Amino acid sequence: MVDGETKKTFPVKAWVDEKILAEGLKMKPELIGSIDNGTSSTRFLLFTPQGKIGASAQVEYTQYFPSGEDKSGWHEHDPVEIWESVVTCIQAVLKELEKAKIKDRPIAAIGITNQRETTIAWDADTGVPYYNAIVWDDLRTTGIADEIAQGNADRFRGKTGLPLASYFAGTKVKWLVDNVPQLRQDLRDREKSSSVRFGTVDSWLLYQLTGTKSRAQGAANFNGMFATDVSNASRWLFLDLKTVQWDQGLVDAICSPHKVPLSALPTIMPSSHHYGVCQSISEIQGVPLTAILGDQQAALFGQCAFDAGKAKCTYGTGLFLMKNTGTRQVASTHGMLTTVAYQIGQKGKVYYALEGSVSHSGSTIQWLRDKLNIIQSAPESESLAKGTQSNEGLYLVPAFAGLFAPHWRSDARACIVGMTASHHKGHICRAALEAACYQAREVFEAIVADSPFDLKSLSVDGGATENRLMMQFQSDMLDLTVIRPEVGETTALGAAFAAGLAVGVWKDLEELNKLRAIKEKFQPSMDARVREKNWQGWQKAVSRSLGWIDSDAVEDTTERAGSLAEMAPYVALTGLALGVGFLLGQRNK
Ligand SMILES: Nc1ncnc2c1ncn2[C@@H]1O[C@H](COP(=O)(O)OP(=O)(O)O)[C@@H](O)[C@H]1O
Ligand SMILES: O=P(O)(O)OC[C@H](O)CO
Repeated sequence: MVDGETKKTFPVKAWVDEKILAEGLKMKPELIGSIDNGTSSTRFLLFTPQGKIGASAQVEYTQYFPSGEDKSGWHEHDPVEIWESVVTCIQAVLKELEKAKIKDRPIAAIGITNQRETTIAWDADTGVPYYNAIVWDDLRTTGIADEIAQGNADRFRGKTGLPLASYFAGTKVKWLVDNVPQLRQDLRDREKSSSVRFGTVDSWLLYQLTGTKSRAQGAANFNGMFATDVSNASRWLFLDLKTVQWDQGLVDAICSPHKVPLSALPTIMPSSHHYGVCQSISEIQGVPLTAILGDQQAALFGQCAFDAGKAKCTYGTGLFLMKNTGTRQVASTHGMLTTVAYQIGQKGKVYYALEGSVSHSGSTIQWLRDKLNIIQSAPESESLAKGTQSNEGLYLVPAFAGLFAPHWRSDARACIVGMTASHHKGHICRAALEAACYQAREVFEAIVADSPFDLKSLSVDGGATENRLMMQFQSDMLDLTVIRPEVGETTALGAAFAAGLAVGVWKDLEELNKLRAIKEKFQPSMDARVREKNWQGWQKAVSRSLGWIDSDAVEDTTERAGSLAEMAPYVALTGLALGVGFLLGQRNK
């Protein structure tokens, strides 16, 4: 589908826990499904009414990194492959149910949770995408964001809660219309324009799941529903956070000179809501789809952080620390995003959150595995790091796609600094794991500065929290207790919670709170002086990564960085990029 890249085939990992299923179904004969499309893989899980995982399937899909210097930092997914990965996982789980002799497929409802901001354009007449999905961390729209910013990246922050950055879906819409002739032509055609659809992955999957016709290739459906939820809608730069509706003025300002009608954007619904029923996969035909949540908001929900003051940090491909601010929108002056957390039902209030988004966390470990080949698997990063006493002065700043929050510096690039001849791959692994923890501390401090709270512990989740060395270091660097929940698949659990609420599997949030169980706690044990020394070292390392890309290579970056200077603690440091620059925007699995 893309120059120099071919579709890969990945094994499906599926399992069933017959004991958990039997126990769960004895108490209540209902299961709740969760479709979780992350950046690296897709999962389908079935939860029991006790909030435990009864069955699961997971499959990776191809990461496309188009080649060529002019495409540096591009990252795409094939929307049809994403859809196929969902079908594969659902069918694999249902086979597992059959093996466990569970009859009648007692699935009460299904929720969808997704990588946010990743943008797809498709033709509703055919169900066929105009172009590949542009992934959230793709850098191609940096110039577009800078141009719209006109030297003020916070131009739309008051209305949208977001800075102008390539990260958000709106800039990707503009790029698609600029660069895909058929899409541009269809938008201009009075009759045809009503068939153009822009959506994040949730909308694409909803459309596919509720579509009634199958195309010849068996992958694309059409006539499906076209909707999204409030949490995903808040990631476009098109949403007015107050009204929680699309704002044509914002769409026009970002897509100019093109005209993108609001009919090309999905209808915004509550997160927990009766969206429709599954049509296109025979095994789950008729099952209601009753939740959509962006994956980070789903993790917040799955951690039962329902109220103002509750927070969580998810360590997946990226890293996202989010604090629920209740029904109040808190404006950030420290590089955080103001975003919608969730809405339960039409009558439910809209909850907001402050979020610190970091582009590389688990993906740095993937890079060690796939590009440096110094580990065979992600867990090996822990055993190798354990072979070292400390980082011994070595730091890795994973600015592969610039630095997201709190810096928002597209001119930064990854570097390893402080190397001596005695360092070995164990130190590099340690530095990669520690980098996620330092970045979590950066965004934690920024959130506290925006919205002070007395947090005694931080709830964590995501694939990389399996790494105990990393979680201990996180606790040490934050000087806080770090808590891992019993159900590690917190994102999927959050979507299942929201779906189950809509069909009465669970009565209310209080009932969900009772299901929460803790697996492990990490207590801080680092000497305060060592903590401070590490922190100083990290800040120095970050200063080395800044300004690596020359201003003529990233349009207007200097101006934009200047306007963001107050928000970022390190921007005052000079951009003496003395470190080793890794111009690697890539991160194959
Ligand atoms: N033991 C581990 N140590 C460090 N990183 C890990 C470990 N296990 C998984 N990871 C990382 O976690 C990420 C996968 O987490 P996941 O929550 O599934 O991500 P996503 O939802 O973004 O697809 C991968 O980037 C992987 O490198
Ligand atoms: O795939 P994840 O879990 O790293 O999440 C991606 C985020 O939703 C991007 O905003």
